[in-house]
Amino acid sequence: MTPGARISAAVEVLDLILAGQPAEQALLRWSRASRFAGSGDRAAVRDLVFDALRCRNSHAALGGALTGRGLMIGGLRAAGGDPAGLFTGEGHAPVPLAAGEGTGSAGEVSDIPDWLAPLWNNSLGADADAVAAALRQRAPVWLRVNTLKATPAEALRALAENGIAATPDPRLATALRVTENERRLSQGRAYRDGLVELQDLSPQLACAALPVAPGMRVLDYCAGGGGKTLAVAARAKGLVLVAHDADPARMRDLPQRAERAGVKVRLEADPAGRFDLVIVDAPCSGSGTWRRTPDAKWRLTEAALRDLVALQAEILRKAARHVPPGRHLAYMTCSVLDPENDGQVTAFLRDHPDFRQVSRHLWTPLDAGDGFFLSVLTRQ
Ligand SMILES: C[S@@+](CC[C@H](N)C(=O)[O-])C[C@H]1O[C@@H](n2cnc3c(N)ncnc32)[C@H](O)[C@@H]1O
Repeated sequence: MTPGARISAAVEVLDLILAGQPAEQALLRWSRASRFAGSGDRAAVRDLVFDALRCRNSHAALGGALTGRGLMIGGLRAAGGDPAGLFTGEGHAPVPLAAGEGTGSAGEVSDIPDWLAPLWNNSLGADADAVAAALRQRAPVWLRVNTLKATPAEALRALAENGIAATPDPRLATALRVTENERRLSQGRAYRDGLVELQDLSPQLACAALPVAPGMRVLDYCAGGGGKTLAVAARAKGLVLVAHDADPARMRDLPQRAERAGVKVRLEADPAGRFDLVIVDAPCSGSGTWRRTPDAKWRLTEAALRDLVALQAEILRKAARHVPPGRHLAYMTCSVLDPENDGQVTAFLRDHPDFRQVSRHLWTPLDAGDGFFLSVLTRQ
């Protein structure tokens, strides 16, 4: 596909998304209908679409319309290019610009939804603008070295066999930032043999901060694909790991992932008993990860956020029953919004006076990874 044809494809996909289709679904639909597109084309169209969604409001303002075409015109202008060079109407390129089309200005336009702006500013304080700006950029790819199978040096050597370059983070030697050839990951030995897992830096830092000791019984109450279960598994020997999720289908890949990582995990639909550590990686707005899922930023509504906060409170209440005195409850979200984080913890502590917070941390994209919140509570 020519660069112009890729722009036309992105326009088509963006129009589907603006009409309400989730981004992944719209991309899949385009892909299925476009057998002529090679893997490089698919990746390029995906990048164009996601770049546009990260900057939806400002690019629409620059491009003069909140349409796929307006977003593409605005994106090209934001990058310092001249859209007329690609909007030629030749081959499969979009039709040329009409007189006066795409001459708008982004001025002070924000890429945080209007309804959310006050809450965003309250939650992030002095960092609010910088974090909003960071969400306009692509997210880096991070790997976690599975120390059950490899040292960071061994993992780096295995990655290099496929030309994948990565650098350890100064805060956590087992967190590797991929700097070259990330798209080759799934083909390589390092990933296939479980030497590394795909995991963002912030959840890695959060899991490294959990109170874990050999032989402990750990319940991952919202286990999903098991990212946190596997990260905790690598922290100490002889752990008894139990994974639960209200939607067991979300844990479908966990047995295979655990086997690849060399970890034993018991999946339980109805966990019973008490644990030394209960992890609640709660369903949330995902506002800390909007660089990766930018359409979620525009789909979130005030009502949906309220429902999520209520669900998180209910999950915390249920999970707390599995924590005996002297043991820990770790509450996590990949959100930077206060009602899902400190607000949630404050409400929990008000209703559960036998718990107290022992540590708390909010990471934002300014720390290099995604936005992520951790509060470690203990029962007295
Ligand atoms: C943020 S995701 C978990 C991601 C996972 N821990 C990981 O690292 O891959 C939240 C999970 O909570 C689950 N969930 C939603 N409601 C729940 C509930 N009432 N009890 C337990 N899990 C629930 C969802 O199905 C979803 O898999």
